[in-house]
Amino acid sequence: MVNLVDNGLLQLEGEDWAFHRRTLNPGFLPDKLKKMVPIMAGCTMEMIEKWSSKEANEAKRHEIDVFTELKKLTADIIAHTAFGSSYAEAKQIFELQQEQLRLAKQIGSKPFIPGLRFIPTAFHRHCWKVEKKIEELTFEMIERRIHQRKLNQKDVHGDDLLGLMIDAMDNRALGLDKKLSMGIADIVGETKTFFMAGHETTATSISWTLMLLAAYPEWQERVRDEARTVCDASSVPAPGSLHRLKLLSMVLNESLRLYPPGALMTRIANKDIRVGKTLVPKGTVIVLPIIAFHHDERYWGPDANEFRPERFSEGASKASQSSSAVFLPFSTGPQFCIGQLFALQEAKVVIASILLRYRIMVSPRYRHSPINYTILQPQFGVPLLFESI
Ligand code: HEM
Repeated sequence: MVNLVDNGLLQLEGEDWAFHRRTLNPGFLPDKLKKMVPIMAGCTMEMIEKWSSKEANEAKRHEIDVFTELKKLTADIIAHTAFGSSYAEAKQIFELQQEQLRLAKQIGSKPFIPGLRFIPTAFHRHCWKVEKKIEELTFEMIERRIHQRKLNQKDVHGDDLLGLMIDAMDNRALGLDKKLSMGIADIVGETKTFFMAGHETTATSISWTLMLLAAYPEWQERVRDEARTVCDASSVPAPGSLHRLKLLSMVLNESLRLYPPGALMTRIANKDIRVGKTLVPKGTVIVLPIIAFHHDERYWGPDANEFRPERFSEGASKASQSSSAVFLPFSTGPQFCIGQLFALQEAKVVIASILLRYRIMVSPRYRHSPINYTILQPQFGVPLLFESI
């Protein structure tokens, strides 16, 4: 009824998955990511400038629901970085996907009646219309990019993710194996996947981290001092300096441990396996409770539920008392998150830029209520109080 991620990495398997992953991997190499830092910082500064123009009319301390703001920011960043010159079209598509997410939540809250989804009720017609519009807009975005390449007489369609995918479409045009090429449906699928996988996850994770920094002012001061030392005079993190934000990395890891956006992961047994004395037959859906691993006292000690970023002082692999395999915010194995470095880089740019300008406090209106709507989200947002420095 509402196709959120079909034909994309999150759904594909086998050869199709491997081909998509190989095609998209170059978009996430460290050199590529470095070039995205100024774009990430530019989008963040636009958001902060909007906040400060509002500020002039308000009291010294003002409240912002950072979860709402960061969802807009991370969508903006993905549109600019993954879709480059086509960002305006991508943003339009993302807005429709936001609507699809809303519709999917509505469907999820209703009882399941077999066959109902084929009946053309007003609600279902609306769902179909949104789906069709997304396909049309993606098609137009691809056509325009192909046209641009012809005008500029270049060999490739641009070095962003969209460009990489359109280049992979050419394989089909050249008559190569269908498995080694992408079609329109694949690009629609990946566009949706990157929006779904790469925007709310990061917005959620940055929101939880800001909430923790607001709740632990001594850590906030330490992270701000570090950002002051590392960032350039314009108070924006520079591409080569992010690895020096060590305290911020520790705080981010601790936040991902306490509130992993991907709290549960599923896998399907591809053959009969034995776990201890239990036989798990082929085809069984296995749910991995990442959040339970992250809070287990056997791995993290008696303070497992406390915010203690210092446990990451020697890096993520040495943080647990017993095993590095129990810290899994980005999963593990071949299907681990392709956007891991992108997400961590983005989080550092956004958080450092905010802390260099504002002192943040938890608003009395904040209600701590994490809920797992596919992603572990703050149910009532994250209202924080902002005070200019
Ligand atoms: C803090 C932010 C993020 C977290 C916690 C996160 C977490 C995850 C996890 C746990 C998975 C594995 C899911 C599974 O195996 O079932 C995953 C996969 C994926 N993530 Fe992320 N992610 C984040 C940000 C991003 C970003 C920014 C992007 C893209 C720019 C992205 C794109 C993807 C894609 C495409 C996959 C599927 C990979 C594959 O199957 O090959 N993620 N992510």
